[in-house]
Amino acid sequence: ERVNQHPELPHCPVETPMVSQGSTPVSWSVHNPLRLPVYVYWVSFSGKEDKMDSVRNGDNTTIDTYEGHAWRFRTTDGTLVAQAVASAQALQLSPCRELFGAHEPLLPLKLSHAVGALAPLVREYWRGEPLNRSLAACDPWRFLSREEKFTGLHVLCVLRAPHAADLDAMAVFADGWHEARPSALIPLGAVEQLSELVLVVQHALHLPTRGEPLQPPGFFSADALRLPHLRALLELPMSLLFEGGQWLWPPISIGHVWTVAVNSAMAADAERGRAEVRLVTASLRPALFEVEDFVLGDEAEHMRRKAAPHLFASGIANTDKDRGKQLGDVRTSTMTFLKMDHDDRLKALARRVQCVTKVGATHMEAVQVLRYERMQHYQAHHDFFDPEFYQEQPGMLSQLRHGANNRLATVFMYLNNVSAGGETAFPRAFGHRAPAAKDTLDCSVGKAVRPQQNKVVIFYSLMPNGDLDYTSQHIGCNVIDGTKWAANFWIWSQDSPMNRGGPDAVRFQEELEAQLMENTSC
Ligand SMILES: O=C(O)CCC(=O)C(=O)O
Ligand SMILES: [Fe+2]
Repeated sequence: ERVNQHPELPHCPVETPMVSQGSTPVSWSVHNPLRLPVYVYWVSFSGKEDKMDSVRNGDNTTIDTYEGHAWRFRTTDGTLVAQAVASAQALQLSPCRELFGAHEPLLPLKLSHAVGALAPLVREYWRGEPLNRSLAACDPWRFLSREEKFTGLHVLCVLRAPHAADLDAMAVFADGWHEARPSALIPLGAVEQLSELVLVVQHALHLPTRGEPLQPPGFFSADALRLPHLRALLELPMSLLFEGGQWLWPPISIGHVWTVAVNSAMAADAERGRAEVRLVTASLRPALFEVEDFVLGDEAEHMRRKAAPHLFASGIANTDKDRGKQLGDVRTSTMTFLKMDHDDRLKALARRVQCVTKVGATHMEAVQVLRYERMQHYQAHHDFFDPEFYQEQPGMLSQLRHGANNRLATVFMYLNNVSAGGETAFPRAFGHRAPAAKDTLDCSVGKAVRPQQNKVVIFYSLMPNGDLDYTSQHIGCNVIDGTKWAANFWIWSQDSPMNRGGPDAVRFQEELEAQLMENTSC
């Protein structure tokens, strides 16, 4: 019946547009009215599509282009939904009618009956005082932002009826967005397991069903513990649903601080007295945090010393288009990987990374240590791998589980002080929505973080719903004076067999992850 709510929609455009090589710059604000995210492609003069951006359902983006240039918009499964040639006019996407209906989350009959019949009753019942009291006890607002949505994080409050015969319900605050009233009220009566709760929340929020293959969504307590079953969730006033299945720290507002425990009885560095670290929000999109004094004692020196004899010219994973090409000027540093096999200091660091990110240690790659000399750099790039660009590389596609697994977070460590330059810049931070040119080294736009020994930046390459976050584009800026040492700790959304190395390391990572599940590692 939802299809009928929409007026007659235009047909999907399919013809190839006439393009010309104009030179008048045009800045377009594009609104996506669909219930689905769309990808934005620039159509080259030879007719090839180059993916430049994605726009969430209901969201806007800016396209900086030139008059005469052609752009296409496709859903994530490749369906063309609109195309346009740049002119001075604003552009609206024309949704195709087939897109509606098919992507509604389907509720099993049992839930559909219960939710359908009870929803109005629940709204009626949970009005006014009882709702306010329950919400105050839950306090969802500490995880919500007034400034930026965090797509795919939904904060849940259990509304427990005062009498056993009354209706238990759940208030949902959608997409990390601060509202005084919940986005939806859900009757809990028919819900018997977490997978059913996911369906009901998706239905209530009109979220698009996410296609296969994807990770199952994850539920967490307010202190970032994964909730194993519905019973555990119902015992808590508040919980968080991450559609992409992994915990991400919500950035909330610039300067916001999350204080996170990193110590425990088993911590090798306990005696050094570092009980917690502070994640200070530096950007909302991409979600970016600075953490001072994350690296401890002689750990930085240890990594530099251990890496130095093994450095080789840096590489990148070439896309299909660039296969066989030289790396050229893209990434000019030297680097090496350090495996944590039989290395207690690297293990202590890995444990701290797990404590801070709340993602299990089996999701980590081997540490990548980098050294940049004067004028060395890494041009604008993303740390995720867009599966679309690796279609001809079966090894990479299987590592990516065809889109279900990717680099989720980067914990980037500065291992020395740099006299000048060498910042890590995020050109799309602070609302600069247009993607930076792929070969840019311009670090004056957006947010630039200065290297400082023992500091780390943590940023997310995926959104909480698992989508690639194209705003996570970043640059290793030219070192102007001195040498820069740094290290990448890359954390995947699922376990990562990449470079883990050595049976000792594998065992350690598995044990560490088990401790995360039991909340005993930090
Ligand atoms: O060197 C930097 O600041 C950033 C390096 C980087 O982004 C990378 O190695 O992926
Ligand atoms: Fe990077």
